[in-house]
Amino acid sequence: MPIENLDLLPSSGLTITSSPICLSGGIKMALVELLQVQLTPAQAIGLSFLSVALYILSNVFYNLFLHPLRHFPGPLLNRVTRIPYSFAHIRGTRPFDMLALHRRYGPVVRVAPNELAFADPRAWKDIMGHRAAAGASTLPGDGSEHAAAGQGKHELQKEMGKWMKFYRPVDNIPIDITNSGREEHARLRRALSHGFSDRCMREQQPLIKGYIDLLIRRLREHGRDGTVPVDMVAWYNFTTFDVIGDLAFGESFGCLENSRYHPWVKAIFDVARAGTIFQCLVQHFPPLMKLLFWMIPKRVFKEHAKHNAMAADKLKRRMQIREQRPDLVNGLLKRRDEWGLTLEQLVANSGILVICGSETTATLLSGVTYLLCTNPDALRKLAAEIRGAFKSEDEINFSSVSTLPYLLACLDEALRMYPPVPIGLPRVVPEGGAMVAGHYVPEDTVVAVHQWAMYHNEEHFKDPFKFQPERWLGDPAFADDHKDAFQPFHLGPRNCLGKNLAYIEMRLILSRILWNFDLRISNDSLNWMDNQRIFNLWEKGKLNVYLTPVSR
Ligand code: HEM
Repeated sequence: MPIENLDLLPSSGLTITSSPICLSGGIKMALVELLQVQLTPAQAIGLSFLSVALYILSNVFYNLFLHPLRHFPGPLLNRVTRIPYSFAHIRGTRPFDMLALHRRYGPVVRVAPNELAFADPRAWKDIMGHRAAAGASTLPGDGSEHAAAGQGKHELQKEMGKWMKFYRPVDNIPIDITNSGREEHARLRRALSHGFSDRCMREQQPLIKGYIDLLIRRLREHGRDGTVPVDMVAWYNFTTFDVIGDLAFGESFGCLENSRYHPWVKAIFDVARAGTIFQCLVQHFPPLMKLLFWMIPKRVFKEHAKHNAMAADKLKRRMQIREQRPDLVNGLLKRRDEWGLTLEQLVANSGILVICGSETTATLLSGVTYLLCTNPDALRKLAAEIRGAFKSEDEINFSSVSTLPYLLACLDEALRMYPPVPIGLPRVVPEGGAMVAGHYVPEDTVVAVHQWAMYHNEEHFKDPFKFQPERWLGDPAFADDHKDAFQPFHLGPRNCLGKNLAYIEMRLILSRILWNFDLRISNDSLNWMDNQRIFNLWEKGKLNVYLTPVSR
């Protein structure tokens, strides 16, 4: 096959000129001369392989020796290609792998050619915060001169944006508060914040209490006086989905009523695992995305459309309600006309409220239940605190549960050991670069703090694998813990909007359960927390617990 010049190379799969290292003119000329010959098919194939190898080698060389992140430590393979990091995500082991990497390479690890992971408490503020000026956490002589040099020219105060290849890997994911750009996010957040205000939450109290009453009734029925174990993961999910469903769509999913998952809820769990694959493919092999879409059976899309239609119907019914309802979408509905919000946008935002506000809270409740059952001293102490604080069950309400210190310490310790958002949520360094935990990081670098890895790091927490609520109660044994490393709800402009609601729900539900029942874990759940995988969400098995009604 005659090859006349290098312009043909891209079409034959060769992309030498687009590689990070452009070939010098001399080499290029030599290659042109070399290629002025008739090639046999075998030679053409050989040449193609050679070109691909050259491309790969040039990338490897660039990533290792010329890339702006070349000075940061990390495993050789991760510094060369994103494949091992993506693979860990698809395998569901990324948070655990991250702990091993931080132990080996220190608080900053280059986990992919263009990505850094931080296990330094200062990184929280620098990455997630209302953008601290470059050098906010800077140490003398640590490279801050890079930032200082750029400070005049660039706007170093800019917030770090979310990395959209992670948050919105495919275009047909609707835009909502979690994946919107800066301006739209600010508008949505302002409108939604109202529903999370103290006043609104007080007004939501009867609605939330109604679902917890139903939960307790159902647990009594299904637990049969402590003779039959019940799967607490499912019951916590039923409760939190029903509560948030009502607050976000105006009606519950009926999970508690029917003692089973609603199909819409089940679909959320089904897509979580697929989500990791999409995220990795779009980050690494965009063409494969098309192939993947093509392989998805038609019925999956039909099912998806059915769920969307059902959510839209729910919301339409909510919109018919004339009187003010103290729920989470009220703020958005009020601004609907002013901002020209479509029904699709409203459904997307209600949907994301359900996802953010249900699985997370249910995960933590499952985690704390397991940790208490496997730490009998802590369970006894907490049960004593709750049962000693009230004369009757009616006294358990929003404000009374907020006065129980051991309850809060148990929840915080569970958030540390079993954070509902265990993975690092990636941000992108803005134009001009930024200082992160004392390091100058160039623009366009992807940066993240991985919660599970941070909280299990001995550098920050003593005995990180032990459940020790006392560490949150001023016990001197834990005086050296770095409490500022602990940010389960993140911080800054995109932190969790539902933090207060989450604490209220978790306190109320756990108090009511321990008021009513003595807990004993079933033998088949003794290792429940071990060997779980994480596909964006924790993939939890059944947590079977015997619930014996407390005799008074
Ligand atoms: C233990 C329970 C919870 C945990 C650990 C948690 C954690 C988080 C985290 C880490 C984020 C930041 C996500 C990001 O950076 O992309 C977040 C965002 C958010 N959470 Fe929660 N969350 C919990 C419960 C709730 C509840 C009950 C709600 C109520 C609906 C809620 C609503 C939201 C919303 C709306 C956002 C997006 C905020 C924004 O982008 O401005 N969360 N949550």
